[in-house]
Amino acid sequence: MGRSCEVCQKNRPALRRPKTGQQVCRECFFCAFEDEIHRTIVENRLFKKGDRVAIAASGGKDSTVLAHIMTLLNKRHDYGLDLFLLSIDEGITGYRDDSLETVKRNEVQYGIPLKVVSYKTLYGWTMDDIVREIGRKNNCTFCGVFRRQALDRGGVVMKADKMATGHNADDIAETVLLNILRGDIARLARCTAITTGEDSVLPRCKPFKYTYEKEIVMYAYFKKLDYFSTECIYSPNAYRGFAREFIKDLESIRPRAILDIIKSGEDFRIASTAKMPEQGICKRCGYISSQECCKACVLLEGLNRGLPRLGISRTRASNKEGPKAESNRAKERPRSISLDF
Ligand SMILES: Nc1ncnc2c1ncn2[C@@H]1O[C@H](COP(=O)(O)OP(=O)(O)OP(=O)(O)O)[C@@H](O)[C@H]1O
Repeated sequence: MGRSCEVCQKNRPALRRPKTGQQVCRECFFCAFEDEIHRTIVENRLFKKGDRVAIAASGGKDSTVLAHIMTLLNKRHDYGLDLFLLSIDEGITGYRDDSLETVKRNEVQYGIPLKVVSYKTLYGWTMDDIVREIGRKNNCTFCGVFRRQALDRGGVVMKADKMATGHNADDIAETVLLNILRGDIARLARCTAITTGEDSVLPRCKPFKYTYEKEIVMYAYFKKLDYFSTECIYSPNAYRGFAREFIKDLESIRPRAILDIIKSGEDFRIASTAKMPEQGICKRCGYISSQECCKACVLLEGLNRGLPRLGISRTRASNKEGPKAESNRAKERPRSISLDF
Protein backbone atom coordinates (compact mmCIF):
# COMPACT_ATOMS: atom_id res chain seq x y z
CA MET A 1 0.00 0.00 0.00
CA GLY A 2 1.32 3.46 -0.91
CA ARG A 3 1.63 6.24 1.61
CA SER A 4 -1.27 8.41 0.51
CA CYS A 5 -4.67 8.01 -1.12
CA GLU A 6 -4.39 8.29 -4.92
CA VAL A 7 -7.48 10.53 -5.02
CA CYS A 8 -7.13 13.06 -2.17
CA GLN A 9 -3.34 12.67 -1.81
CA LYS A 10 -3.85 13.31 1.92
CA ASN A 11 -5.14 10.37 3.93
CA ARG A 12 -3.58 6.96 4.30
CA PRO A 13 -5.08 4.47 1.82
CA ALA A 14 -7.39 1.92 3.44
CA LEU A 15 -7.99 -0.35 0.44
CA ARG A 16 -7.21 -1.06 -3.18
CA ARG A 17 -10.36 -0.67 -5.30
CA PRO A 18 -11.08 -4.02 -6.98
CA LYS A 19 -12.57 -2.27 -10.01
CA THR A 20 -9.74 0.16 -10.76
CA GLY A 21 -6.76 -0.99 -8.70
CA GLN A 22 -6.53 2.53 -7.17
CA GLN A 23 -5.30 2.78 -3.57
CA VAL A 24 -7.79 4.98 -1.78
CA CYS A 25 -8.80 6.10 1.68
CA ARG A 26 -12.18 5.16 3.07
CA GLU A 27 -13.80 8.51 2.43
CA CYS A 28 -12.67 8.65 -1.20
CA PHE A 29 -13.88 5.08 -1.70
CA PHE A 30 -17.33 5.98 -0.34
CA CYS A 31 -17.50 9.06 -2.61
CA ALA A 32 -16.42 7.16 -5.74
CA PHE A 33 -18.76 4.25 -5.03
CA GLU A 34 -21.79 6.46 -4.38
CA ASP A 35 -21.07 8.81 -7.30
CA GLU A 36 -20.71 5.96 -9.78
CA ILE A 37 -24.13 4.62 -8.81
CA HIS A 38 -25.65 8.10 -8.95
CA ARG A 39 -24.22 8.52 -12.47
CA THR A 40 -25.60 5.14 -13.54
CA ILE A 41 -29.05 6.15 -12.27
CA VAL A 42 -29.00 9.56 -13.96
CA GLU A 43 -27.37 8.61 -17.27
CA ASN A 44 -29.75 5.68 -17.75
CA ARG A 45 -32.80 7.62 -16.52
CA LEU A 46 -33.74 4.77 -14.19
CA PHE A 47 -36.37 6.79 -12.31
CA LYS A 48 -38.61 9.81 -12.72
CA LYS A 49 -39.40 12.36 -10.01
CA GLY A 50 -42.41 11.16 -8.04
CA ASP A 51 -41.91 7.45 -8.90
CA ARG A 52 -42.94 4.98 -6.25
CA VAL A 53 -40.03 2.52 -6.16
CA ALA A 54 -40.00 -0.97 -4.67
CA ILE A 55 -36.55 -2.02 -3.51
CA ALA A 56 -36.48 -5.82 -3.75
CA ALA A 57 -34.91 -6.62 -0.39
CA SER A 58 -33.70 -10.07 0.57
CA GLY A 59 -31.62 -8.97 3.55
CA GLY A 60 -28.44 -10.05 1.70
CA LYS A 61 -25.48 -7.74 1.08
CA ASP A 62 -26.51 -6.50 -2.38
CA SER A 63 -30.05 -5.46 -1.61
CA THR A 64 -29.07 -4.07 1.80
CA VAL A 65 -26.44 -1.85 0.20
CA LEU A 66 -29.03 -0.97 -2.46
CA ALA A 67 -31.56 0.11 0.20
CA HIS A 68 -28.87 2.18 1.94
CA ILE A 69 -27.63 3.84 -1.27
CA MET A 70 -31.10 4.52 -2.69
CA THR A 71 -32.15 6.19 0.55
CA LEU A 72 -28.94 8.22 0.66
CA LEU A 73 -28.97 9.33 -3.01
CA ASN A 74 -32.69 10.07 -2.94
CA LYS A 75 -32.05 12.59 -0.17
CA ARG A 76 -28.68 13.88 -1.37
CA HIS A 77 -29.76 14.53 -4.97
CA ASP A 78 -33.44 15.16 -4.36
CA TYR A 79 -34.64 12.40 -6.71
CA GLY A 80 -38.14 12.80 -5.28
CA LEU A 81 -38.74 9.02 -5.06
CA ASP A 82 -41.23 7.33 -2.78
CA LEU A 83 -39.19 4.30 -1.65
CA PHE A 84 -40.30 1.12 0.08
CA LEU A 85 -38.80 -2.32 0.74
CA LEU A 86 -40.44 -5.38 -0.81
CA SER A 87 -39.47 -8.81 0.53
CA ILE A 88 -40.57 -12.22 -0.58
CA ASP A 89 -40.85 -14.84 2.11
CA GLU A 90 -40.24 -18.10 0.27
CA GLY A 91 -40.82 -20.09 3.45
CA ILE A 92 -37.34 -21.53 3.99
CA THR A 93 -36.91 -22.23 7.68
CA GLY A 94 -33.50 -21.35 9.05
CA TYR A 95 -32.73 -19.08 6.10
CA ARG A 96 -35.42 -16.67 4.94
CA ASP A 97 -36.98 -16.28 8.38
CA ASP A 98 -33.59 -15.07 9.67
CA SER A 99 -32.89 -12.80 6.69
CA LEU A 100 -36.36 -11.25 7.00
CA GLU A 101 -35.46 -10.22 10.54
CA THR A 102 -32.58 -8.29 8.98
CA VAL A 103 -34.93 -6.57 6.52
CA LYS A 104 -37.24 -5.63 9.40
CA ARG A 105 -34.29 -3.93 11.11
CA ASN A 106 -33.40 -2.20 7.79
CA GLU A 107 -36.95 -0.82 7.69
CA VAL A 108 -36.20 1.03 10.93
CA GLN A 109 -32.59 1.91 10.05
CA TYR A 110 -33.48 3.49 6.68
CA GLY A 111 -36.89 4.78 7.68
CA ILE A 112 -38.73 3.30 4.68
CA PRO A 113 -41.76 0.98 4.93
CA LEU A 114 -41.55 -2.76 4.32
CA LYS A 115 -44.03 -5.05 2.58
CA VAL A 116 -43.58 -8.82 2.92
CA VAL A 117 -45.32 -11.19 0.49
CA SER A 118 -45.16 -14.94 1.12
CA TYR A 119 -45.28 -17.94 -1.21
CA LYS A 120 -47.65 -19.56 1.28
CA THR A 121 -50.22 -16.80 0.79
CA LEU A 122 -49.77 -16.48 -2.96
CA TYR A 123 -49.38 -20.13 -3.92
CA GLY A 124 -50.41 -22.17 -0.88
CA TRP A 125 -46.93 -23.73 -0.72
CA THR A 126 -43.73 -22.78 1.11
CA MET A 127 -40.35 -23.78 -0.32
CA ASP A 128 -40.00 -26.17 2.64
CA ASP A 129 -43.26 -27.87 1.48
CA ILE A 130 -42.03 -27.95 -2.13
CA VAL A 131 -38.67 -29.48 -1.22
CA ARG A 132 -40.47 -32.10 0.87
CA GLU A 133 -42.53 -32.91 -2.22
CA ILE A 134 -39.89 -32.81 -4.99
CA GLY A 135 -36.56 -33.19 -3.19
CA ARG A 136 -33.63 -30.83 -3.59
CA LYS A 137 -33.06 -31.30 -7.29
CA ASN A 138 -34.80 -28.62 -9.39
CA ASN A 139 -36.16 -26.77 -6.37
CA CYS A 140 -34.36 -23.58 -7.55
CA THR A 141 -36.57 -23.61 -10.66
CA PHE A 142 -39.72 -23.34 -8.52
CA CYS A 143 -38.16 -20.75 -6.27
CA GLY A 144 -36.87 -18.53 -9.11
CA VAL A 145 -40.10 -18.64 -11.12
CA PHE A 146 -42.33 -18.03 -8.09
CA ARG A 147 -40.10 -15.22 -6.77
CA ARG A 148 -40.14 -13.37 -10.06
CA GLN A 149 -43.93 -13.39 -10.13
CA ALA A 150 -44.29 -12.75 -6.39
CA LEU A 151 -42.16 -9.60 -6.71
CA ASP A 152 -44.38 -8.39 -9.55
CA ARG A 153 -47.54 -9.14 -7.62
CA GLY A 154 -46.25 -7.49 -4.44
CA GLY A 155 -45.14 -4.44 -6.41
CA VAL A 156 -48.51 -4.10 -8.14
CA VAL A 157 -50.45 -4.42 -4.85
CA MET A 158 -48.26 -1.68 -3.42
CA LYS A 159 -48.81 0.49 -6.52
CA ALA A 160 -45.12 0.68 -7.41
CA ASP A 161 -44.04 2.33 -10.66
CA LYS A 162 -40.64 0.66 -10.73
CA MET A 163 -38.70 -2.06 -8.98
CA ALA A 164 -34.97 -1.92 -8.23
CA THR A 165 -33.03 -5.13 -7.60
CA GLY A 166 -29.54 -5.66 -6.19
CA HIS A 167 -28.15 -7.54 -9.20
CA ASN A 168 -24.53 -6.48 -9.59
CA ALA A 169 -21.97 -6.51 -12.42
CA ASP A 170 -20.69 -10.00 -11.43
CA ASP A 171 -24.27 -11.40 -11.54
CA ILE A 172 -24.84 -9.93 -15.00
CA ALA A 173 -21.51 -11.15 -16.41
CA GLU A 174 -22.31 -14.59 -15.01
CA THR A 175 -25.73 -14.58 -16.67
CA VAL A 176 -24.24 -13.53 -20.03
CA LEU A 177 -21.89 -16.51 -19.85
CA LEU A 178 -24.62 -18.93 -18.77
CA ASN A 179 -26.92 -17.79 -21.57
CA ILE A 180 -24.12 -18.34 -24.09
CA LEU A 181 -23.34 -21.76 -22.63
CA ARG A 182 -27.02 -22.72 -22.83
CA GLY A 183 -27.53 -21.22 -26.29
CA ASP A 184 -30.37 -19.15 -24.88
CA ILE A 185 -30.43 -16.33 -27.41
CA ALA A 186 -33.65 -14.71 -26.23
CA ARG A 187 -32.34 -14.26 -22.70
CA LEU A 188 -28.86 -13.31 -23.93
CA ALA A 189 -30.48 -10.48 -25.84
CA ARG A 190 -32.14 -8.99 -22.77
CA CYS A 191 -30.00 -9.99 -19.78
CA THR A 192 -27.69 -6.97 -20.03
CA ALA A 193 -30.52 -4.42 -20.21
CA ILE A 194 -30.38 -2.10 -17.21
CA THR A 195 -34.18 -1.77 -17.30
CA THR A 196 -36.45 -4.61 -18.36
CA GLY A 197 -40.19 -5.01 -18.82
CA GLU A 198 -40.78 -1.39 -19.74
CA ASP A 199 -44.13 -2.31 -21.28
CA SER A 200 -45.06 -4.67 -18.43
CA VAL A 201 -46.99 -3.98 -15.22
CA LEU A 202 -43.81 -3.25 -13.32
CA PRO A 203 -40.51 -2.37 -15.03
CA ARG A 204 -37.38 -3.50 -13.18
CA CYS A 205 -33.99 -1.88 -13.05
CA LYS A 206 -30.52 -2.71 -11.79
CA PRO A 207 -28.71 0.35 -10.36
CA PHE A 208 -25.68 -1.93 -9.60
CA LYS A 209 -25.24 -3.02 -13.23
CA TYR A 210 -21.66 -1.68 -13.24
CA THR A 211 -20.92 -2.21 -9.53
CA TYR A 212 -18.49 -4.99 -8.57
CA GLU A 213 -19.58 -7.46 -5.94
CA LYS A 214 -16.27 -7.08 -4.10
CA GLU A 215 -16.84 -3.33 -3.78
CA ILE A 216 -20.38 -3.89 -2.49
CA VAL A 217 -18.97 -6.19 0.19
CA MET A 218 -16.25 -3.64 1.09
CA TYR A 219 -18.78 -0.81 1.23
CA ALA A 220 -21.10 -2.84 3.49
CA TYR A 221 -18.15 -3.78 5.70
CA PHE A 222 -16.70 -0.27 6.08
CA LYS A 223 -20.16 1.26 6.61
CA LYS A 224 -20.98 -1.52 9.09
CA LEU A 225 -24.32 -2.18 7.38
CA ASP A 226 -26.63 -4.73 8.92
CA TYR A 227 -27.03 -7.61 6.44
CA PHE A 228 -27.50 -11.36 6.41
CA SER A 229 -24.75 -13.42 4.86
CA THR A 230 -25.76 -17.07 4.86
CA GLU A 231 -26.20 -19.03 1.61
CA CYS A 232 -29.61 -20.52 0.90
CA ILE A 233 -29.80 -24.02 2.39
CA TYR A 234 -31.47 -25.39 -0.77
CA SER A 235 -29.30 -23.89 -3.50
CA PRO A 236 -26.53 -26.11 -4.79
CA ASN A 237 -26.77 -24.59 -8.30
CA ALA A 238 -23.57 -26.20 -9.58
CA TYR A 239 -23.62 -24.83 -13.12
CA ARG A 240 -23.99 -21.21 -11.99
CA GLY A 241 -21.35 -21.89 -9.34
CA PHE A 242 -18.81 -22.88 -12.00
CA ALA A 243 -19.58 -19.76 -14.05
CA ARG A 244 -19.14 -17.68 -10.89
CA GLU A 245 -15.78 -19.24 -10.08
CA PHE A 246 -14.64 -18.80 -13.67
CA ILE A 247 -15.48 -15.10 -13.59
CA LYS A 248 -13.73 -14.66 -10.24
CA ASP A 249 -10.60 -16.29 -11.74
CA LEU A 250 -10.74 -13.99 -14.76
CA GLU A 251 -11.25 -10.98 -12.49
CA SER A 252 -8.20 -11.84 -10.40
CA ILE A 253 -6.03 -11.73 -13.55
CA ARG A 254 -7.80 -8.83 -15.22
CA PRO A 255 -10.37 -6.85 -13.19
CA ARG A 256 -11.93 -5.34 -16.33
CA ALA A 257 -13.03 -8.82 -17.43
CA ILE A 258 -16.40 -8.38 -15.69
CA LEU A 259 -17.21 -5.14 -17.52
CA ASP A 260 -15.94 -6.58 -20.80
CA ILE A 261 -18.21 -9.63 -20.57
CA ILE A 262 -21.17 -7.29 -19.98
CA LYS A 263 -20.08 -5.18 -22.96
CA SER A 264 -19.83 -8.29 -25.13
CA GLY A 265 -23.34 -9.28 -24.06
CA GLU A 266 -24.62 -5.81 -24.97
CA ASP A 267 -22.93 -5.76 -28.35
CA PHE A 268 -24.02 -9.19 -29.58
CA ARG A 269 -26.14 -8.90 -32.68
CA ILE A 270 -28.92 -11.44 -32.61
CA ALA A 271 -29.50 -12.99 -36.05
CA SER A 272 -32.84 -11.93 -37.49
CA THR A 273 -33.58 -15.64 -38.08
CA ALA A 274 -33.29 -16.47 -34.35
CA LYS A 275 -36.63 -17.51 -32.91
CA MET A 276 -37.66 -15.11 -30.13
CA PRO A 277 -40.57 -15.72 -27.76
CA GLU A 278 -43.46 -13.29 -28.00
CA GLN A 279 -44.53 -11.77 -24.72
CA GLY A 280 -48.21 -12.13 -23.95
CA ILE A 281 -50.47 -12.64 -20.98
CA CYS A 282 -51.02 -15.88 -19.04
CA LYS A 283 -54.60 -17.00 -19.59
CA ARG A 284 -54.87 -18.18 -15.98
CA CYS A 285 -53.30 -15.52 -13.80
CA GLY A 286 -53.01 -12.60 -16.23
CA TYR A 287 -49.30 -12.06 -15.60
CA ILE A 288 -46.73 -11.69 -18.35
CA SER A 289 -45.90 -14.90 -20.23
CA SER A 290 -44.51 -16.03 -23.57
CA GLN A 291 -46.72 -19.16 -23.42
CA GLU A 292 -50.47 -19.59 -23.09
CA CYS A 293 -49.93 -20.38 -19.40
CA CYS A 294 -47.04 -18.85 -17.49
CA LYS A 295 -44.36 -21.00 -15.92
CA ALA A 296 -45.57 -20.21 -12.39
CA CYS A 297 -49.08 -21.52 -13.20
CA VAL A 298 -47.71 -24.67 -14.84
CA LEU A 299 -45.43 -25.40 -11.89
CA LEU A 300 -48.23 -24.70 -9.42
CA GLU A 301 -50.62 -26.97 -11.27
CA GLY A 302 -48.00 -29.74 -11.15
CA LEU A 303 -47.63 -29.33 -7.39
CA ASN A 304 -51.39 -29.25 -6.76
CA ARG A 305 -52.03 -32.32 -8.94
CA GLY A 306 -49.24 -34.30 -7.31
CA LEU A 307 -47.24 -34.16 -10.58
CA PRO A 308 -44.43 -31.85 -9.52
CA ARG A 309 -42.31 -32.58 -12.59
CA LEU A 310 -45.00 -31.17 -14.89
CA GLY A 311 -43.26 -27.88 -15.61
CA ILE A 312 -39.75 -29.25 -15.37
CA SER A 313 -39.47 -32.36 -17.51
CA ARG A 314 -39.74 -31.98 -21.23
CA THR A 315 -42.64 -33.73 -22.92
CA ARG A 316 -41.67 -36.47 -25.35
CA ALA A 317 -42.45 -36.28 -29.05
CA SER A 318 -44.87 -38.88 -30.24
CA ASN A 319 -43.27 -41.82 -32.05
CA LYS A 320 -44.84 -40.72 -35.32
CA GLU A 321 -42.97 -37.43 -35.30
CA GLY A 322 -39.63 -39.05 -34.51
CA PRO A 323 -36.57 -37.75 -32.70
CA LYS A 324 -35.88 -34.94 -35.19
CA ALA A 325 -39.17 -33.21 -34.37
CA GLU A 326 -38.44 -33.52 -30.65
CA SER A 327 -34.94 -32.20 -31.15
CA ASN A 328 -36.28 -29.18 -33.08
CA ARG A 329 -38.94 -28.54 -30.47
CA ALA A 330 -36.39 -28.74 -27.67
CA LYS A 331 -34.40 -25.98 -29.38
CA GLU A 332 -37.45 -23.74 -29.52
CA ARG A 333 -38.74 -24.40 -26.03
CA PRO A 334 -37.75 -22.00 -23.27
CA ARG A 335 -35.41 -23.60 -20.73
CA SER A 336 -36.83 -24.56 -17.36
CA ILE A 337 -34.30 -22.75 -15.20
CA SER A 338 -34.87 -19.03 -15.24
CA LEU A 339 -31.86 -16.87 -15.95
CA ASP A 340 -34.06 -13.80 -16.19
CA PHE A 341 -33.77 -10.93 -13.82
N1 LIG B 1 -36.64 -13.04 -1.11
C1 LIG B 1 -36.42 -11.91 -1.78
N2 LIG B 1 -37.19 -10.83 -1.57
C2 LIG B 1 -37.01 -9.68 -2.26
N3 LIG B 1 -36.05 -9.52 -3.19
C3 LIG B 1 -35.25 -10.56 -3.45
C4 LIG B 1 -35.38 -11.81 -2.78
N4 LIG B 1 -34.42 -12.63 -3.25
C5 LIG B 1 -33.74 -11.96 -4.17
N5 LIG B 1 -34.22 -10.70 -4.30
C6 LIG B 1 -33.74 -9.62 -5.20
O1 LIG B 1 -33.01 -10.19 -6.27
C7 LIG B 1 -31.64 -9.76 -6.22
C8 LIG B 1 -30.73 -10.89 -6.62
O2 LIG B 1 -30.94 -11.94 -5.74
P1 LIG B 1 -29.95 -13.19 -5.63
O3 LIG B 1 -30.48 -14.11 -4.61
O4 LIG B 1 -29.66 -13.66 -6.98
O5 LIG B 1 -28.62 -12.47 -5.22
P2 LIG B 1 -27.71 -12.05 -4.07
O6 LIG B 1 -26.50 -11.66 -4.86
O7 LIG B 1 -27.54 -13.03 -3.00
O8 LIG B 1 -28.45 -10.72 -3.54
P3 LIG B 1 -28.59 -10.23 -2.07
O9 LIG B 1 -27.17 -10.09 -1.58
O10 LIG B 1 -29.33 -8.94 -2.13
O11 LIG B 1 -29.36 -11.32 -1.36
C9 LIG B 1 -31.44 -9.29 -4.78
O12 LIG B 1 -30.39 -8.36 -4.69
C10 LIG B 1 -32.77 -8.69 -4.47
O13 LIG B 1 -32.90 -7.39 -5.00
